[in-house]
Amino acid sequence: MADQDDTDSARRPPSLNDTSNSGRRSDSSGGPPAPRGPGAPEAYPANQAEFARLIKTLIEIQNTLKTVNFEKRPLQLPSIVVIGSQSSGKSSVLEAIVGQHFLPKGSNMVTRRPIELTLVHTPHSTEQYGEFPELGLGKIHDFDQIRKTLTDLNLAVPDSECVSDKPIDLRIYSAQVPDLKLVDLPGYIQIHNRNQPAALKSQIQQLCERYIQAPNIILAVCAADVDLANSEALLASRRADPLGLRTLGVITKMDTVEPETGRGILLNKDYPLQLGYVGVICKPLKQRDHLPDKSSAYYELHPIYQEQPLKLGVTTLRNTLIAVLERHMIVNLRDIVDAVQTELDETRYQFKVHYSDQRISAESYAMDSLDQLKRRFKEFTTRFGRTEIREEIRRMLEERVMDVYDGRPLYWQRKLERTQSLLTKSGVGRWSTQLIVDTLLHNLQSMVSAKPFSYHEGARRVVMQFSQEMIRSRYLMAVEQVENTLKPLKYEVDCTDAEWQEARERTISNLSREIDSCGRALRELRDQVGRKKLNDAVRFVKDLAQDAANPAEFNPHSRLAARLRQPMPVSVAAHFPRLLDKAREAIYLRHRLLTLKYRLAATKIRACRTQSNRVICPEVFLHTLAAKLAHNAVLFIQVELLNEFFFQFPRELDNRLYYGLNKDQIYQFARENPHIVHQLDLADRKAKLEEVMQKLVGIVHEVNQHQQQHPGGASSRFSEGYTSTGNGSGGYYPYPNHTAPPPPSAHSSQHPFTGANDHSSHHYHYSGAYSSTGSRPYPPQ
Ligand SMILES: Nc1nc2c(ncn2[C@@H]2O[C@H](COP(=O)(O)OP(=O)(O)OP(=O)(O)O)[C@@H](O)[C@H]2O)c(=O)[nH]1
Repeated sequence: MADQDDTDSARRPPSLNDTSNSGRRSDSSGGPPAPRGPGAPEAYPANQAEFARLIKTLIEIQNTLKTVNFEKRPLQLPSIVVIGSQSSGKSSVLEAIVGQHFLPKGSNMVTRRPIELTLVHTPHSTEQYGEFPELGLGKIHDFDQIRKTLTDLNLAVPDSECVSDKPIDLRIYSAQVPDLKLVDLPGYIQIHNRNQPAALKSQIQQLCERYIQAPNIILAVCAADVDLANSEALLASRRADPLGLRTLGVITKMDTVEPETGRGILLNKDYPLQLGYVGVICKPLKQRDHLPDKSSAYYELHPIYQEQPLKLGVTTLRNTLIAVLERHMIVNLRDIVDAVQTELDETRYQFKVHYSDQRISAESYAMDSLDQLKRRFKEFTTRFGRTEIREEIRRMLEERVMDVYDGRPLYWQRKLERTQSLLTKSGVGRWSTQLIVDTLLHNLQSMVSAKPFSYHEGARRVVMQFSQEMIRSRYLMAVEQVENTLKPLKYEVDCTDAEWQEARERTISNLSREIDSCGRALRELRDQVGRKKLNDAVRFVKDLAQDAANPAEFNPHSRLAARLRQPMPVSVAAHFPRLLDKAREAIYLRHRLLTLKYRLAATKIRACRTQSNRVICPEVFLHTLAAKLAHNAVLFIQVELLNEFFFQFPRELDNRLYYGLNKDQIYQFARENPHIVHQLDLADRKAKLEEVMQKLVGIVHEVNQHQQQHPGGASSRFSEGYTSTGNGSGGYYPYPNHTAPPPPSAHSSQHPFTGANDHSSHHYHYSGAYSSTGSRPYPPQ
């Protein structure tokens, strides 16, 4: 069709003027305008640029308000709703306005859902494309593809239902389109066929009726070859808009009637509409070639159309629409400002009351959360210094020394002798490093388990994962270094008297602590089982063990044999297997206690005060060794592992959880915290309303300026055509004739009419309504 249009415009006489009562220059083809190349002039004349800008801003405002759930008093910027009988030419008119073919055509009720079409004028771009925001298909440059998608969406409504009131949201971006919102609706049907539901006719009527309510502007499409008296579109529009203030008649197929008839219809005598009728021809060129009059300049060639200032052509239609829309918006501007101001004040109030005006965004929340974690980490690193790490390792090694007293008296002595190698054999570097790594990870885990990270499971996983990765990359090196540093201690351990003394005290305290805990465990066991029962069971286990140790010497006359022949004590038999376990535990504890006490006594003797008697008090020697191992290990663990980790962790945290995330991911992150969601929503709402208010201030300023430059008279485009009806909703000009407010500043939140500054944080006492102390721009209505 683009080609056809090119041909069309090529055929057009150079002096071609659209005829219209506004006298504006326009095309006369009636068909879609030809696409322009890069750098081509804008789609409309310069004197419309300010209107276009205004509408664009208002549409932006409307879209913003939609996203903030502006419920209290929805800002309804009017859409242009196209209604008409089936095949009256609705789709063709819409396509002509857009300048592209993209609507489904066919005889089988192809428009089954309302198509809400937003045209976005993009003056500085040569790109033309459509988008279905709800489908997430991205930019679609091929308009055939758009048509196909629309067809699919429409035909997805089953034949049995025929129509659905779920709208299709389509946006078209182009330098060739004005900023408009249009709605294509299923055509009125006269008679329904057998496959259609009986209620279809009224269903379509109801659907259309919903869309043609105020403030929408009705484009009542009637074919020139059908008597206007039978026009469903005019009937419906008359019901919704009895005065015809927001109904524009569009007479399609002007080529199919005699010029005399066409002129008669456009003169608008029989069914007058305030906004009048525009005649168009939207027939595809191929079909137009078969007309008696093959010229695209159809109207021009019929002098009859020149006689009266009639509205003809698609450009005239577009311009008329823009002017109507704009007037309507300006008339309602004051209401819009009021509604936004009220919402904004309330939102600010809520934000102050609930969140003390604390600014927040997803980004700031994410940053704060990371900062909290970093602070906690910093605290931990100061707590986890050299002394603490050394102590950790030393304690672990000392526990190993204590493990030697495993309760088997026959073995402990031998074990103790081998303990030096137990502490110094290779692997001690690994244990020590692993111990520190485990402690570190354990602490990290509890840091990220605290609020606010407790709300962010994914982020928690990321932190633990990258921490482990960072540790893993340095772990082997650290282990190796620690092993190397411990090697000399396998052969020679020198210690001073002071070190010996300190180790001896530590041994005494460790043994005492161990004795305490062992004694406590034994007492608990006794309390649990009962002294007598435990003693019986212990005796039984001992006998059994003795016998099992010497099976060959089993003597049928032995004490055990005699015992086994006797009935088992009732107290033992009742809970046999579990009781035996307890008895074994008791035996172990008793032996351990005995050994520990014995070793404590040995350590305390005078001979153990000096290291010359290492042999009789090996525990003290092992404690000095543990201290030395810990001392050497800590240096390398710190240098090889911790210093680097402590330095990198906060940076890695920022990289992974802030800079590495896109806006949406940060937003998702913040919304994982249920306590933040409401605050974020409110802050977002406030920011958007402030942005809207700022735009409104700009618009009102422009309008007032315009009014000052063109005071009152008929030349004022802003007041054109409006007389006071006093109801404030479309019948009177709303702007008080006062001096224009100062130009909007970027941070201004002045009320555009009163010029009152924002004192929202302290300007009213909330009681569900404004106080009357001057902050509210108008008295309540
Ligand atoms: N001669 C002539 N035919 C036209 C004109 N405009 C549209 N048509 C033809 O009329 C038929 C119906 O046009 P559409 O634009 O599909 O009408 P519609 O009202 O959208 O139809 P439905 O969606 O089915 O209700 C098509 O074959 C068009 O080519 C015109 O100005 N002149």
